Amino acid sequence: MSGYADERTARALIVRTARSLFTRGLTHGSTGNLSLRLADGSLLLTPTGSSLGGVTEEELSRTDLNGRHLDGPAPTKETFLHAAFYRARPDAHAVVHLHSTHAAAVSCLDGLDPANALPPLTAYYAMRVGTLPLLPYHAPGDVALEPLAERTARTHHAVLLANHGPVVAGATLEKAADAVEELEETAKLHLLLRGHATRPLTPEQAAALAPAPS
Ligand SMILES: O=C(O)[C@@H](O)C(=O)COP(=O)(O)O
Ligand SMILES: [Zn+2]
Repeated sequence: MSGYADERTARALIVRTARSLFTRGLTHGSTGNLSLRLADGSLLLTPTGSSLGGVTEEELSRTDLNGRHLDGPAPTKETFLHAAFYRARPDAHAVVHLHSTHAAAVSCLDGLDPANALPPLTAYYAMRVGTLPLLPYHAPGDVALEPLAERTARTHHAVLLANHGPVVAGATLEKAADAVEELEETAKLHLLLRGHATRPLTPEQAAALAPAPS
């Protein structure tokens, strides 16, 4: 697949996925943003300031691969991050950013390993997410994060923004949403298990399940 060929279907998919994530409490208020890569190489993104629970097909924004606004309302302030993932990962056709509660909580913990913010507690997490680099705190929309985000996205499809939340790319929007939900559930497990002796998968067990490049 070289991108979503039918723009109407792509718009409907963004709206359906955004509503599903919002109504199930995976992001709140006007937090979070979603995008798809269209077959012509342009990006379709949720607009800035919108609620994922209420955004409509007509309200989506379009930019080029460098985040330059093409049409529709002003795109999410994280357009530069979405675009960085698409440039770094030619096989990625969707990007999801959420403020899911447990992943956001983990992103605020002191002493996280910047190379991997969450242990591989379960096989499903190892399959869907793998390793999770922590990108250092920047204010939302701060394009100073762009070069590091693009470099990191070349080798990882999921990152955690410090004191913020996850950003996950996938070959399809369904895959990106599935992975970010798994990340959220594993963050919840991680917090539930704090103070308990825990045995994550071994590095060998996790490596055997690592996601294929997307
Ligand atoms: O945390 C933020 O402010 C943004 O990362 C966000 O989640 C929502 O911003 P917009 O997509 O620009 O509404
Ligand atoms: Zn955010």
